[in-house]
Amino acid sequence: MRASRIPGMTSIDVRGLTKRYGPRTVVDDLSFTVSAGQVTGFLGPNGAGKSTTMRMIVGLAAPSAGSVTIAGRRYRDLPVPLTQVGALLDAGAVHGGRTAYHHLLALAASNGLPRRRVAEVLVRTGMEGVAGRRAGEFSLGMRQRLGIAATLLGDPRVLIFDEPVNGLDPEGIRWIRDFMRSLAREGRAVLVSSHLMSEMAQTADHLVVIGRGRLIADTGMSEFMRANGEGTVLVRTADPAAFAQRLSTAGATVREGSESSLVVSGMTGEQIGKLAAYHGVALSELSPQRASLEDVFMELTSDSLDYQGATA
Ligand SMILES: Nc1ncnc2c1ncn2[C@@H]1O[C@H](COP(=O)(O)OP(=O)(O)OP(=O)(O)O)[C@@H](O)[C@H]1O
Repeated sequence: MRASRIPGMTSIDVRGLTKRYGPRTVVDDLSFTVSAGQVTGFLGPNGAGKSTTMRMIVGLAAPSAGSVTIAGRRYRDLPVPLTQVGALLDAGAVHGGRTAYHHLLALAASNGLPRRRVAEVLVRTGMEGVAGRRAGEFSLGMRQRLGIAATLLGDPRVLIFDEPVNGLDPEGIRWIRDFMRSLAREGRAVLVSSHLMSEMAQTADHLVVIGRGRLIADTGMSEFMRANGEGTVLVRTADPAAFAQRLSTAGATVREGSESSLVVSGMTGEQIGKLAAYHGVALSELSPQRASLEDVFMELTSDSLDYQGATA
């Protein structure tokens, strides 16, 4: 018993979780929590053990050691699991010959969920118009939506998505990103995996980074940004030399970017904007450079990539 843990606040609790396949330890003493009302990004290079961890959370693989609980209970002790946790682990796993409606209806029926939920989740995911079409005819984006609709059938407080934007076009990516944010706003806990930092930067509130099955970072997104991604801000203005002088005087480090832009570090975009306003300088661009986050992630996980290369 942990007296400090407030019931309902921590939705997934992973403790010392370990998975061995023969001599290989693919998840190694992993501990982290996933909180309600947040999108938690689960990041790691390919093969880091994200899918295996997610499979253990929902009881599809047995831990070699350690434990996972959802709202304080092990998955197998949940009376109607779909009402507690929805998981999209493999979007391809849809019966192609069934219509979207019948796919969802079969799932609802086999889990003892009311029929009306089918119509509700179809509306929620914007799929009413295609409910009568066979899933086999769907684009990847629509199959993903159908998979997400299925996770919502039991109206669970905890949602788990494994690489949901993989292979989607920008519109599909944006839809999923917005959808996850809206689920978190409703107070649900959302755990979403990715091997790309850039996908998380705009989606996640919290980050859990793993490599070689081990925890590398467990941190708030903004904290992570401040510590690692502070990087640079790209600035464009009619007289870059004069503004560069102002920036340097204010304590920033400035270098010349492409096409007469300025690459500024040591000041936030907001501070630069205020400085420009103070001196009456018009800026035509002021953009924080997030690319460095991807670099930080690569740097963080480079050991695990080396390991992968060596064993491949
Ligand atoms: N059933 C299994 N038997 C043996 N090894 C397995 C099994 N399932 C996964 N692995 C191995 O465990 C490691 C972690 O795989 P996992 O799929 O969890 O990683 P991941 O981080 O989700 O990566 P990806 O994004 O590529 O799926 C991989 O090296 C994989 O080959």
